[in-house]
Amino acid sequence: MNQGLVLTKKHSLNGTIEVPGDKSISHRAVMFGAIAEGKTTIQNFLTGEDCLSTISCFKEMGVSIKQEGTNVTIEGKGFSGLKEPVNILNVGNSGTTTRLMLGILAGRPFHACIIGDESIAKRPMDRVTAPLRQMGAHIDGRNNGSFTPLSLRGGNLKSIYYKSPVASAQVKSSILLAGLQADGTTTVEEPYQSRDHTERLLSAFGVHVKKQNLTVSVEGGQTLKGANIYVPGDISSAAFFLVAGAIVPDSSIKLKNVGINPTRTGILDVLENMGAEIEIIPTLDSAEPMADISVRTSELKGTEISGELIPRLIDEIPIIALLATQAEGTTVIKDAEELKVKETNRIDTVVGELKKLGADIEATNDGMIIRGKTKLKGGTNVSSHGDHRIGMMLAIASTICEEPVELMQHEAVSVSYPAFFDHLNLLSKTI
Ligand SMILES: O=C(O)C1=C[C@@H](OP(=O)(O)O)[C@@H](O)[C@H](O)C1
Ligand SMILES: C=C(OP(=O)(O)O)C(=O)O
Repeated sequence: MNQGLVLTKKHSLNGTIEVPGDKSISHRAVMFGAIAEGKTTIQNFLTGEDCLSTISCFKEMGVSIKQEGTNVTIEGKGFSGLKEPVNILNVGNSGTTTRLMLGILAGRPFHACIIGDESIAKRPMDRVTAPLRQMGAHIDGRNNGSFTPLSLRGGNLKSIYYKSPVASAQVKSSILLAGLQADGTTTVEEPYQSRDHTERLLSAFGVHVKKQNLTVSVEGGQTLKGANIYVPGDISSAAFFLVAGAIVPDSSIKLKNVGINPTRTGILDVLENMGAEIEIIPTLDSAEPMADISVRTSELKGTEISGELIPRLIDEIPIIALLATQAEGTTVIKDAEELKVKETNRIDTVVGELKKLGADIEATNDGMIIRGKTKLKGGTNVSSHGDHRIGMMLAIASTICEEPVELMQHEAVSVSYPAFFDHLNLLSKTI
């Protein structure tokens, strides 16, 4: 087993950083470029492992993709340019790659096999394989197609009206991508609004997308046209330093060009509700809005997080739990069962690891309850359990622990934020 990383208390965090490109948008820009006709360029692409998995899967299907650092060029030849892969498509740790790619493959007239890592093998795929089968895709796999490894042969698809039981952008996107290859109009209805990057980016690729309240529809047979995409900074990555700036004494941090798509800004609402001193200055506006966001050390109070707010901050709940340990009073997080089917069961991993550091936190069926404000003691080992967001949350937690913390499986952060520890060091050195 690899050695743990020993992390110590920081007396302040100061400076300006630019967090890497948004993971959700980077995945989609590559996939849509691969199925579009003509050239697509991507700037500020996230070079995290998950997005590299997306590139490698589409290269396996014969798409010409050139990646040089954060610049990517794709020569798309439309849906029909995808070729039957000779090798198994390996999605690594990425749920987004698996589910969105399934939607694309559902309408391709060839066979493909999909595998991923140990964590992917535990994540439910029936939420997309069931509706894709309804549309006409032939899918098999472990436990009747509920888990990887999956094997699939695309079919002649028919459109559906799908009422999704979960507010999931991966489910919505998968069905819409299949819908583009189906006869007629495909509609997805969701219980709450999930992130809308697919809708925005499909429009940037020239597709007509119809949105009405909680439904999104596409007409089959539309062609995507190559586009030039600038990927904003990932608010889910920024969240770690927004919380760090609020809880570490004598801190002031500025994060440049962060994506502030309203379907993703739940973390900003929570910081404001809890009393954090943040400033949001809008910058450029491309297919997605962006802003420079500043935060300083703040007096915080507990809050309740539930309902339609949950999909707007689902990936930020681990770091919000840490924030809540430093707020006066009780924070209740509910309606967040989806946390159980992420890279780890994030209710269990957040509660278990933060308890080890001295937090007053308890798991519930659909979330957690955190009582603050507690001094975190540290002086122990913790583990990311191979989950990037748990690893980064624990690294930020170590900055306020009295005693050093040894973080096991720290390399998981490379899934979404390879420069995370460099940025943390940079902020702790700047005066
Ligand atoms: O569509 C996307 O890019 C994502 C959607 C969310 O998952 P669900 O769709 O499963 O909620 C999120 O947790 C994941 O990190 C990325
Ligand atoms: C859940 C996540 O990603 P994915 O579903 O793509 O693995 C995440 O990044 O927190």
